[in-house]
Amino acid sequence: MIQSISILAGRNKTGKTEKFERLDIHCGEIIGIVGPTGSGKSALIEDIEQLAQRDTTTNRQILLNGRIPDPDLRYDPKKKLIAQLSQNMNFLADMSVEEFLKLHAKCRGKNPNLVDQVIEAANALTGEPIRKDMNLTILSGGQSRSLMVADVAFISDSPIVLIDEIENAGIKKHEALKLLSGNGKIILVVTHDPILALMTKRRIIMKTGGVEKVIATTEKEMELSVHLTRIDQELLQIREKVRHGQEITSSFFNAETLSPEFAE
Ligand SMILES: Nc1ncnc2c1ncn2[C@@H]1O[C@H](COP(=O)(O)OP(=O)(O)OP(=O)(O)O)[C@@H](O)[C@H]1O
Repeated sequence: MIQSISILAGRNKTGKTEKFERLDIHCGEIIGIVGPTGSGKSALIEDIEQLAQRDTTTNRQILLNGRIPDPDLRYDPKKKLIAQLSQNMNFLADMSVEEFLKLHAKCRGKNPNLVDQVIEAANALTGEPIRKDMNLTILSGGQSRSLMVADVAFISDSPIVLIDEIENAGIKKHEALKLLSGNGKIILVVTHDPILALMTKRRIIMKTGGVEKVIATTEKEMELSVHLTRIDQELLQIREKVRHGQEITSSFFNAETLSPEFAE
């Protein structure tokens, strides 16, 4: 049972020791990773993914439950505790959504009847419904991402989830994060998106390949995140309507989240 992961400081790109000693992240926590392009966000995620032991370019060390992890956890795919979701992931298998989910459930020792629940959860995250009989390869970016999120939540069931930028995927991010963070998982989310960044309790600020500081999210920032989520959901609905050739009706112009100058 994973209670915590700890990141022990390594070196930034200039070889300087990072500006923290040790960061403990506990189960049930969602933590953000922010910073400009090339600041080392993905490298930090990779260190966690590989359970780095001072053997990567950053020289960081990762502990599980305060201890050096068993080497099996690093190298045996069956024992992997960490699931990763990223923008660039796509399904390549030539099989239907149902076949894939059943097969995956079987591999993970889960009940194959979970399939309906997974598809239902995925459909709550995307505006374009996924059907069981669809081939995986025809899913859109938003459908693929939603299915991956639901799969990680119900089938992969890994205690640690690393998310590398899901913002542009056209899915309901807030709901996706809520779904994933159920059951006390540890979630690390790399993001340029203020909605996701401000939903987390703490965020790691990256600079020049190193951790610069860790900021606790304030109450005001959390309130802002809720407001931004409402705007985002309306934007998602408007985007779907425009994509499907529909007109934008007055209900959207009256929406309280939009600026007053657009209200009718
Ligand atoms: N501490 C470090 N020491 C040496 N090289 C590093 C370190 N951290 C990151 N790098 C290297 O710097 C490059 C950029 O890092 P990375 O891809 O992690 O940045 P990023 O913040 O994820 O960027 P983007 O937002 O563009 O995805 C990579 O080649 C990575 O291997």
